[in-house]
Amino acid sequence: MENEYDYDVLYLGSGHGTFDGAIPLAAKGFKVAIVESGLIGGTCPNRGCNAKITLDAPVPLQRQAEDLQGIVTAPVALNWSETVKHKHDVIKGLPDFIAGLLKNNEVTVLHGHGKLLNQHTVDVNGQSTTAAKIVIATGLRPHHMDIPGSELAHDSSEFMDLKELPAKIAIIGAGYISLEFATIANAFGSEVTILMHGQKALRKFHQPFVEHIIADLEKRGVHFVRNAAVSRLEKHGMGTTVHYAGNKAVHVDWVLDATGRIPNVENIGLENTGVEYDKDGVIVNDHLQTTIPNIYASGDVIKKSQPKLTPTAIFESTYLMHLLAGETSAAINYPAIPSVVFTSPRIARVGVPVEEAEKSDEYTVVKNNVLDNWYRQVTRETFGENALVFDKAHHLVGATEVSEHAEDVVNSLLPAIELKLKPEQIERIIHLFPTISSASWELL
Ligand SMILES: Cc1cc2nc3c(=O)[nH]c(=O)nc-3n(C[C@H](O)[C@H](O)[C@H](O)COP(=O)(O)OP(=O)(O)OC[C@H]3O[C@@H](n4cnc5c(N)ncnc54)[C@H](O)[C@@H]3O)c2cc1C
Ligand SMILES: NC(=O)c1ccc[n+]([C@@H]2O[C@H](COP(=O)([O-])OP(=O)(O)OC[C@H]3O[C@@H](n4cnc5c(N)ncnc54)[C@H](O)[C@@H]3O)[C@@H](O)[C@H]2O)c1
Repeated sequence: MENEYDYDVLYLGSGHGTFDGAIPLAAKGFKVAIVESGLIGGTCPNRGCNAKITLDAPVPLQRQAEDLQGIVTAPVALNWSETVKHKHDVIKGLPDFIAGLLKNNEVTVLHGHGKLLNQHTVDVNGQSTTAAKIVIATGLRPHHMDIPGSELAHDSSEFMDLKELPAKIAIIGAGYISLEFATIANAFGSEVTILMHGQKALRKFHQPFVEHIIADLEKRGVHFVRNAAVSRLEKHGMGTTVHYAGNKAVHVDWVLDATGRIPNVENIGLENTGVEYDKDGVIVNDHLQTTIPNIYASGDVIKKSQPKLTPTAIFESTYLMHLLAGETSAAINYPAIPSVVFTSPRIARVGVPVEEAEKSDEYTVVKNNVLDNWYRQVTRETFGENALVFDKAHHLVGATEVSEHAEDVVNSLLPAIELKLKPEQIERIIHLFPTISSASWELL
């Protein structure tokens, strides 16, 4: 690459949108720098996926013990403060671990807030650094509601660091974070009220399955309020009053604002370069190139239709590694990207949505009650449905499931979708038995 600059490639941000690609790029001999204003590794390891799944881990155990009541003595008691400590123990080493990988591959890490001064220069703590190519990978931050008293609400990071679980929690919004954290808080004994913007939760998921999750959480004591336009928050003793739907109100100890996440596009100097962006993120072409040719974007900060998830960010940073190393000039070609909501039961999906398939002559939708499979009786699963979408040639093109094993089922079906396996190829795949994978492939 050009050598008139300090670095060949400089990344703004150190999350999965960066390090999965930056490390192999540096290993190929490119001079790489990363600017990071917070913890190395970004959201996923420190305050996202890894942190969340550790807090969630005891919940499916509790559910399984319920299902196996009599064989196992239920209820299984969950201890919040021990779980938060355990979460801290298992994630605290991740920034140093990732920093070690960066160091071993001679990636320079510049700690501080990075701001573009022009298309090749970034300011970090008053020092200018130049690079031939720049990758914007600054991620998302929590959206804060613009209503009186909104400063009384908290975000997902604060939830995951709570030393004690509040007795009553209100959650505003009904997306991923709302339903996952409601599941956790409810299992650990909190009384949870979810204030929904409209009628629907998890809009991108198959609604009958979402309604099952809602009904199950309601049975467990979670209150769902639909069309609850939240108008203001007010201090009330040690807690907070949430005013909604005109003259209604709920008094709680703690409020979680789970109304979405917005891209970090402000105050990073995009206006000094002409890189175009809007409220959904940085605008890129099919090579992840911004409107300025030597500046690229990766991960959640991109405006895109693909789900803003870690596997997407990893795929993009890996693609950019090949592109910037000159190993490809092809456009990015996203595979089928799965997504899962870690409620209990889980809801997972990939590929052509059921609603779209049902409206088209191109597809056949096959619905299954997964409890018909013998293996689900072993742990006495009480509920599970899936819907598989096939094209005219009987290739699997979509799948969604609600069950305790939904994420494993969807994971196991991915090769059939991505590689467009034909029935005779599917026959050649032998799975370990008895397992969820073998149970789910029986349905193809
Ligand atoms: C609570 C929660 C749970 C989640 N759970 C899952 C899950 O289970 N599965 C899943 O796939 N995804 C999950 N996600 C989403 C996942 O975390 C993101 O998709 C992923 O982290 C995106 O990576 P990224 O590199 O694009 O951004 P990030 O990881 O957010 O990294 C961006 C980095 O840029 C830094 N930065 C920003 N501006 C600057 C600047 N000007 N200068 C220097 N540094 C800067 C930030 O400090 C940050 O470290 C979850 C997210 C949250 C919030
Ligand atoms: N399991 C996972 O993979 C996982 C888990 C957590 C987060 N994430 C990622 O983080 C992102 C952010 O999650 P999230 O749950 O914050 O966002 P989201 O977009 O999933 O949900 C936001 C919710 O807030 C509601 N809302 C918006 N404005 C509102 C308002 N003014 N009043 C009331 N409700 C309002 C929306 O209708 C929606 O229900 C996700 O899209 C996903 O990319 C992924």
